[in-house]
Amino acid sequence: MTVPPATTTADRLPHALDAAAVAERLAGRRPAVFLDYDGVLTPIVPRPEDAIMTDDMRGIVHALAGRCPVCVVSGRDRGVVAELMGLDDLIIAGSHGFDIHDPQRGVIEHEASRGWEDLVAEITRRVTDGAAEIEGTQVEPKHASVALHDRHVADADRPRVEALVEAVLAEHPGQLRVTPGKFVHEIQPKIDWNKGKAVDHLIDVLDLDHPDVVPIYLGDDITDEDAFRALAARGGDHREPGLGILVIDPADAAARETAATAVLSTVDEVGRFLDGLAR
Ligand SMILES: O=P(O)(O)OC[C@H]1O[C@H](O[C@H]2O[C@H](CO)[C@@H](O)[C@H](O)[C@H]2O)[C@H](O)[C@@H](O)[C@@H]1O
Repeated sequence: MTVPPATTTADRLPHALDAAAVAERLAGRRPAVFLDYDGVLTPIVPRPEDAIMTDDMRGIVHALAGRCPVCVVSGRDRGVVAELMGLDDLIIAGSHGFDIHDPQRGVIEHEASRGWEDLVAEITRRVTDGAAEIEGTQVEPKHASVALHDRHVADADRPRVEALVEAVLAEHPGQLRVTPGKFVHEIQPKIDWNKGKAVDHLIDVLDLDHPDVVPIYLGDDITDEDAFRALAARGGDHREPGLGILVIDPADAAARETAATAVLSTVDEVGRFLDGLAR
């Protein structure tokens, strides 16, 4: 039986910029860095299309990628995240890890790469039609899911959004799941694949499973917990686990149960942490 990694609330975790545990784990080892996008490399903003990475962060990520493996693991479509980052030479696992591409190797196939395309096309049409009736919604079609944003929906209309999501699920019994997010209902095929599985797969494909490599994952969302758990589970048999770094506002930390190892509070702190790794 696999024992799930221990979790704690984020307010009990050390800060990654001054955590001895983080520095000790990295001493004499090579990092391999996995980065979530929204809320980590850019602050959360009202409109998804406005989450453009700053020149400073672009420079830091570019410099880091010159020193160690860097992969972006995002809920966004990989083309969209590459454009928002202004970088086209990174490995990106887009659409919550379903769509993995390496500029050198091309598309990286995995056990959940295919088989759901017709279902996603159908629910994307259905959600787009349904959302057209609800003011303030925004539909984001993606490679392996459809995101229904409701940040700008009036409270009185929120039950209509919930009802649309429920209706779509009911039309495809047992075939779909809703992935949690910030003011977004992300409807995906119900397949056992997630950001954690994508990170494990990348560690194998990129040949990073070595004692002198420390995989580090930075994320903020509930979906990033799959990656934190995957890295925590890599420990054992004389092997150190990877490092999960949760980016969270300290005001929210006591309420967040997490499998991460340390925290950062802001996107600026993410920049400082990555800049430190890049030197
Ligand atoms: O896995 P990530 O790279 O963190 O992507 C998660 C979702 O991020 C985006 O939506 C969220 O950020 C937007 C911009 O700050 C914000 O307006 C929205 O309310 C948030 O839900 C993106 O649009 C989604 O597709 C991603 O799944």
